[in-house]
Amino acid sequence: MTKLLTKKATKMQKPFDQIQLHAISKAAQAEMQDKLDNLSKPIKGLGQLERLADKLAGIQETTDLKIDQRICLIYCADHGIVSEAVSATSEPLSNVLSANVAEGHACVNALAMRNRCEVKVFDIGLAGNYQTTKMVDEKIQRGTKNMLTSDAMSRQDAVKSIQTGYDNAKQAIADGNQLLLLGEVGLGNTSASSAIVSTMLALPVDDVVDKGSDISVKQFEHKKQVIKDILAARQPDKTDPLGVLSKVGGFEIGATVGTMIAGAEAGVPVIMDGFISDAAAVLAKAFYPDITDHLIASHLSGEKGAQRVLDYLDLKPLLQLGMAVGEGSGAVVALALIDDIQSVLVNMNTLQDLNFEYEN
Ligand SMILES: O=C(O)c1ccc[n+]([C@@H]2O[C@H](COP(=O)([O-])O)[C@@H](O)[C@H]2O)c1
Ligand SMILES: Cc1cc2nc[nH]c2cc1C
Repeated sequence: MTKLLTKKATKMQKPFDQIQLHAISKAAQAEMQDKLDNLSKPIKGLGQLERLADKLAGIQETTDLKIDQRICLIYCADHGIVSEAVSATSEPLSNVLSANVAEGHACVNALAMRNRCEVKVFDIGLAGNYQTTKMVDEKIQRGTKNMLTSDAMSRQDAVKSIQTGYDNAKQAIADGNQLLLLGEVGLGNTSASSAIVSTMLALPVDDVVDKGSDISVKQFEHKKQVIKDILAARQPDKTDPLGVLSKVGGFEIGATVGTMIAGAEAGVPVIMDGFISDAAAVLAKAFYPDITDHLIASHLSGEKGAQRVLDYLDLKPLLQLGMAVGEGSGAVVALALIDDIQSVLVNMNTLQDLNFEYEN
């Protein structure tokens, strides 16, 4: 496996930009648009589904899309900040939710069953133990530290989290997967994601933060203040994305960044999920400005800051359902649209088949 980073390089501000991203094929994109325009439907009639096909063709360098083998990589970790009462529980209990995903009984599993998607679950930093052998143990630490009082993690552990996500994605690609979907479980991670987004996009906390795993109005006001206090205490520097991850991030967010890098290096499309994917993409873009060419935004998360982030990333979400589950659930739902456009490409007649010609 490629070692992304030496120990010395952890001191650098942008240590991950030595990898070459796979080139996007403009020729395959143009060919895909021709192919779509020649089908027996109004030109551009399938709207954003056609843009999706163009993007997939550019990434995969072919109009013969490869989408049969798909996997959702779900990174699970805890956040010390939950002790400040910003989440559904003030205990780091993500192990309970993660084990449910690993055992196959969570929201993402129900959706993955219907959308033919493998689910693989990783403990990247859960605080507690779990009662299942179905989770891959890659625990870096037992949760992040409370970022109100100290950095969430060391720079070395931030690197480790990115490297772990990168290695898992490389393995998934070596196993033959043609689409990588992102998912996570991590109580407290909408606070971490809000802190990252607010820092990297220089946005006021109030424009970004939302209720996450559904907290009361009173708790929501408190959460906003906690995130403001974190940013004042940690002073994350947007020109140092690794520092931002280590000061106010999470292990699952780092692993998500690493998976994005590996997919973009290999020419394998990466399907993002919700607000935590969005925050990870902002960090990944700081390392690789062109990485968004390889990312598909499955949906617009219900979290307030999501639209601002997708605008910043210049990504258009396929769906807007107000979903805020996490786990990769939105990414898996969007597979249905990828299957739809593939069916169109494979099963439709062309205009020539009908001897139909446009007059203008
Ligand atoms: O994906 C999203 O946009 C999303 C929005 C709100 C909540 N979540 C999930 O809920 C958890 C984070 O919420 P919270 O309130 O603990 O920060 C975490 O496990 C996420 O998977 C996920
Ligand atoms: C019940 C529950 C399920 C989840 N799945 C992902 N994050 C979650 C957060 C909560 C609170």
